Amino acid sequence: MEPEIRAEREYLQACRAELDRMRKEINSAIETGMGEGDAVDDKYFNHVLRQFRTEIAEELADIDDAPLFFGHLDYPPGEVYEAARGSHTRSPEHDLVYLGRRGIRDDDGEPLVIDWRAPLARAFYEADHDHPMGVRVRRRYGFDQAGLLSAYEDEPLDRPGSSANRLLTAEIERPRQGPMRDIVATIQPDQMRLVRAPVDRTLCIQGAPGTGKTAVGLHRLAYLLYTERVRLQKAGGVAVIGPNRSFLSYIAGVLPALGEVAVSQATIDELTGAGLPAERVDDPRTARVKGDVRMAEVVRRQLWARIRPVDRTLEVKYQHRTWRLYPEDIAEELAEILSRGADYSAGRELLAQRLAHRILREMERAGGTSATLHQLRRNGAITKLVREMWPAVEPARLIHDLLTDKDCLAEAADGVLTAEEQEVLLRPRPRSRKAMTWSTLDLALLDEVAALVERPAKLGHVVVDEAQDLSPMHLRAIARRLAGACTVLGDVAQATSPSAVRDWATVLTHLERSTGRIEELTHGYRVPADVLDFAARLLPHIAPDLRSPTSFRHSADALHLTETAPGETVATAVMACATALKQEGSIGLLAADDDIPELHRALTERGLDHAVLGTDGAARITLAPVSLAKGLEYDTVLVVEPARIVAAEERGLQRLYVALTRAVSTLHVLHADRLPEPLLPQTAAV
Ligand SMILES: Nc1ncnc2c1ncn2[C@@H]1O[C@H](COP(=O)(O)OP(=O)(O)OP(=O)(O)O)[C@@H](O)[C@H]1O
Repeated sequence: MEPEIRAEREYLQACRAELDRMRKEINSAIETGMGEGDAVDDKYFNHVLRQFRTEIAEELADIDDAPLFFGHLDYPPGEVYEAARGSHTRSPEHDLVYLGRRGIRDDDGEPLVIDWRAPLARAFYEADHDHPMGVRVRRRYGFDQAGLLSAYEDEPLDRPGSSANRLLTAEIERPRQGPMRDIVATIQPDQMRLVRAPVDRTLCIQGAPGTGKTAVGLHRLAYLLYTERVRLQKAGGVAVIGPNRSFLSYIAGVLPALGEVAVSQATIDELTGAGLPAERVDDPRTARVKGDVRMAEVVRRQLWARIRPVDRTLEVKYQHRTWRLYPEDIAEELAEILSRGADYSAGRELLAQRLAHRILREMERAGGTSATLHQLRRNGAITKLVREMWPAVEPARLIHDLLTDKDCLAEAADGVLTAEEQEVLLRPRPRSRKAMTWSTLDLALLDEVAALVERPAKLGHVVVDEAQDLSPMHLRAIARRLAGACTVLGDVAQATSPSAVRDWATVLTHLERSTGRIEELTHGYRVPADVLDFAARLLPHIAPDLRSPTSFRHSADALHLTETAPGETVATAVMACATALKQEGSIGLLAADDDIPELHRALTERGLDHAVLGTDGAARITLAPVSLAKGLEYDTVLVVEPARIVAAEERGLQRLYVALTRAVSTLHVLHADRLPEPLLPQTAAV
């Protein structure tokens, strides 16, 4: 074995031993309660200390499989450390800075590995021949299948020479299997600039498929937690919002691998739906109206219309006397509260409070009383009157009435929606309210009501992925939870939802972050160039303003178009899956949602183990309905009958663009039906 490799492996061993020591120390401090005080006053301090230690223990867990460092920077001696110690990193020849997913220190607090997010790590990502940033050599390590350090590659930065990128290319081009992994070892400068943007800057990142938007968003969260952890936690923590559960489970491992365990992940429907599932699909006309921002006004009116003045006298009995408030007094209190613009539930509470206060004043004026405001606030007559005037609201009931009761909708939407728009919103009343099914846009309406009743909890920073599909009403649901900035990721060419906002400036306006920056990533790391060029034939039809993306990957033989005899496509697809199994990597079989059952049967009959996306289970072959495929990738992708994918929905070409851009190594397009027109002109040339 090359002595240099041996030395690096030994250093890796030493780092692992120190990591074990750090883990043992923290676990024993938790067990013994080291440093905790006994006094009652110490309770809070002890709690915080324990919480802090538990977090560190969690961060240090779970990294046994990942290499502890992925590269180092070689500086002249004395450039980084104050004095040479004769150690591996500080010697008379050089100062070495090792970079890893987490920082590791030895017993004396000496840094052995620097966290990739630390200021010292910047040069690893940004230094080049023109700006070496004091670095003489950048080294990258390669690891074999078993995770053993097996190679390294040096890139001298202090003198002209070719820039080495064999290991970098190998890492980017490695076949994919399983869920998404972190990219700390290979983040590119244009991506890193976005990862490290200041915490209070809202970013909206437009990027072609595979340009690393999701990766950038997740690494940005990890970076922000490193630099601003306390501030973000105090502001409510951080969250990732994605389109569906399949996507969230695909990305679920990335942040924990970077030591970040306290990040919540939710689908947009989980955020808005309070546990109700989105089982219904709105037709495009309905969706366009329901997702429109004017619905916020309709819902607001519908809610506040429930508040009605009463034309009766309030009579409060207290210690054998009756105290009265007349309708005009009550109306005065109501008007005062309404003019303050309080939340619905706060206003309700305030009404009870003010009525009680007024009665109390009457009592005092009549010669004093032993009654208290608190007692009167709970008086049965006051509570009953408030319930009548300012009824408690159940969002699901309110939206149920709005969408199924013509008069109710007409009253709330008068002057806001046209008669035709109201018409498309209405649907037949279900047998019972419980039988009502909800669409993703219905859930956004529910959230709008819930937020008018009571403001939702805030979040310190939110990453919103696949944001090109969100309607204004969805964006409002996110906006009202934002305590700080957010990172919005998406690609307008992949927008399939009829209610989506079509441009990023408007997205930022709905998020109430109109000063946010719109950035673009154009360099693709997933899809081979030939495949990307093929898919880009759709761009003039789906997003004419977007530039065609370029690809980092130029693998030969990446694109296969196969025309089958009518009725033979399914069998051909199954055969292609069996062939693909002979090679490394994951396989995604993508088809129109309606075609999934037939493919499932055919794969089962052939005895090919597979998982159906959207249900539990994992296998090398994933059978994926195209409606769930956004954001995912497979090493080999088979797209079955593009024309059927296009025909299945209004924005079918966009859906097809998503399907064609999931492949990392190879794309097979299988069809008996004629290919959709926009894909045709160059077909012969492929
Ligand atoms: N700098 C990088 N080094 C290595 N791999 C990278 C890099 N950037 C992106 N990738 C990889 O490229 C693939 C695509 O990245 P990602 O899913 O983040 O792209 P995306 O822009 O969100 O794509 P889509 O629009 O399809 O959702 C992932 O496997 C990711 O790990």
